[in-house]
Amino acid sequence: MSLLFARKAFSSVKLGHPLFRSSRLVGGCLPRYIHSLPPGFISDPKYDKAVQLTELRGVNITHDPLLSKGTAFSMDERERLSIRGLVPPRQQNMEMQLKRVKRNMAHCETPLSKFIFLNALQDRNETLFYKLVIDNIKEMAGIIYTPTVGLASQKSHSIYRRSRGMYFSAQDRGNMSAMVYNWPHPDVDVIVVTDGSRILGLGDLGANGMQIPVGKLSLYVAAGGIHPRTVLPVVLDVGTNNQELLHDPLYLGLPQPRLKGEEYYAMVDEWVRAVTGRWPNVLIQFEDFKHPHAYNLLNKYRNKITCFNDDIQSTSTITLAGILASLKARGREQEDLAKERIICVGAGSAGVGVCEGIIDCMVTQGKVKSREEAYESIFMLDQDGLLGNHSLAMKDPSNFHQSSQREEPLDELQLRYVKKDLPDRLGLEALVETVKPTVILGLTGIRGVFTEKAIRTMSRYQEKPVIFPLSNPDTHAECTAEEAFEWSDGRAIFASGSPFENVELKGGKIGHTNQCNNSYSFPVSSIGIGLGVTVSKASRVTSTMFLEAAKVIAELATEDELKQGILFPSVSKLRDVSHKVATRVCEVAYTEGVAKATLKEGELLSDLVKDSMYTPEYVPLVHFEHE
Ligand SMILES: NC(=O)C1=CN([C@@H]2O[C@H](COP(=O)(O)OP(=O)(O)OC[C@H]3O[C@@H](n4cnc5c(N)ncnc54)[C@H](OP(=O)(O)O)[C@@H]3O)[C@@H](O)[C@H]2O)C=CC1
Ligand SMILES: CC(=O)C(=O)O
Ligand SMILES: [Mg+2]
Repeated sequence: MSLLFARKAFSSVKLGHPLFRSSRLVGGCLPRYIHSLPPGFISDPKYDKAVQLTELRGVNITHDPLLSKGTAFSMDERERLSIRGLVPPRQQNMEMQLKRVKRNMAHCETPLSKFIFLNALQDRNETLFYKLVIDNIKEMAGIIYTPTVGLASQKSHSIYRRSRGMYFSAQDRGNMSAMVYNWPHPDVDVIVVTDGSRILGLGDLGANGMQIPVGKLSLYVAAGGIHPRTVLPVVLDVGTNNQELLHDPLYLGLPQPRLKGEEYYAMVDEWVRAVTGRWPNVLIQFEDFKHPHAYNLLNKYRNKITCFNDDIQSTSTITLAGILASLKARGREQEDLAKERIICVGAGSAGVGVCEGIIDCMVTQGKVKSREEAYESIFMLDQDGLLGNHSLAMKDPSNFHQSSQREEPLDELQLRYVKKDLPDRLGLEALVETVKPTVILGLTGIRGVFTEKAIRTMSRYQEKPVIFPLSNPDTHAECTAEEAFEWSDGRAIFASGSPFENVELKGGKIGHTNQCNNSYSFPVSSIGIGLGVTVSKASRVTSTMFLEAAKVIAELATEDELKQGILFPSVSKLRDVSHKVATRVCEVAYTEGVAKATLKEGELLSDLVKDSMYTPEYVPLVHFEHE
């Protein structure tokens, strides 16, 4: 298929090329001539590889985490860039630097102290930080991302050292289109933005939520190969309703209640206009926005700008992939998805997002007569129990507050899951007995929601019950891995949002755990999608991209792995998998006509993705001056 082919759009521009002496440099914005090179990089035959251009010298280089090499600057660079004497005399390579970093990190006794240590490294030398993270991804991801990032978010105002990313607060209204120019890097490809209203399963953490965009984007770089110079973590500080934070003098966000209604949406809108005004092609990932803002914002912007909601859409991709892979693990056909009986506990953004993705897949498989029929396979609960007739009655606001623990009546999307023929408000245990589910999903943020009785009952009816407690961090998972395996007599197919160790079962067997998380699982879903969207310069993120990504991911585990209950490929394949998902997403972008990157005959699309992926290595630094 010709769409699979592309050729490098631009030939290499050499240092000294007239374009680099043109007035276009005066604004500090280096043009990106070569598809596969990040901004500010050019290829130069003298070095036989890419070199990085910089206007800076001396401490402005050694103190810049994106340029600094610590002790690894060559003698030649020290001379040319006025670094001589500013770093210790002995030049050391990255391998030696990694030895020192690992030895120092081994002295950190708690996950939080490791988090702070890694943060400091990232703030000194991003190349070394990413090398460490990529080479030790399993251990490091659990620190820079969930579960430790949850604790770091709760304590963010206490452990604050140096800021990363940008904060836009309610006080900045009217100034945002100017503020975006305070960001020092001219090219931004991906923004992860949160309003801090529902951070993992930890609730409203206000401006402390910044750790989530920072952590997610670090994984984008490490696992997805997006260049660190082109990512921007953002908090929209609309206030917080977290009383503890409001009363803590160390809290760093606006000490005021959250904006509501039109004021809230107007502020988000001003921010969207500001960032897309400066970076028209930027991909915006909405993250950890509480229901109903999450869906409202997605619906408002999905057809206007390049954006998606991670909790709604990528969670759906990875969970669908896990369920499809589990079908194979249970000796069934993936096309039989519509025969599954799925209980989803949690009817918020993530729960509904995941289930809509499952329904999309059932419909495309063509085994249901209508979308309505597909909904019959899914049973959704919220705090009140099964979404039943009472949910419909609550559309009338006068019925609402007496009869529900919910803050607001169900919306149109949630109402699609209402089961009129089952007893109203059925609790989980009774529902399991009634529908005998094959799969149970937890997206509530509440530990203990998957009770022993519910899991034991499910396991009576299923040889291999599929149990996915997906809430984060691990302390908020609906049950632990030990519980799932114990209550299912070791037969569970288990996946959780945060990592759990494998469980030793009776008879020396191992209960394999899987991590099913929108950003970090093997493989990654949002990251592969983000990479594909960025490389193809897609103007929209389409639902087909999420569905196709799920299908790619579901095919990756081997037969042998599936037999053992391993649903996703091994950690060592992480970047390969991001590459595969991104390539498929690029194909979808071209097929659906939303890709804007210029393609020519002659090069495989997969090569284009591979060439675009950042690898942390020190490249020669070359000084240039404006004319
Ligand atoms: N693994 C992954 O990749 C991801 C995991 N998640 C996790 O999903 C969780 C929910 O996120 P999100 O949907 O955005 O949050 P929301 O706040 O939008 O929704 C939470 C839902 O859980 C329900 N709920 C709360 N307590 C209970 C209970 N005891 N029994 C049944 N239902 C309950 C709520 O019901 P009610 O409306 O009645 O209050 C609501 O429907 C978070 O913990 C998050 O970490 C989210 C995204 C990705
Ligand atoms: C994983 C994730 O995005 C969440 O828990 O919100
Ligand atoms: Mg999230």
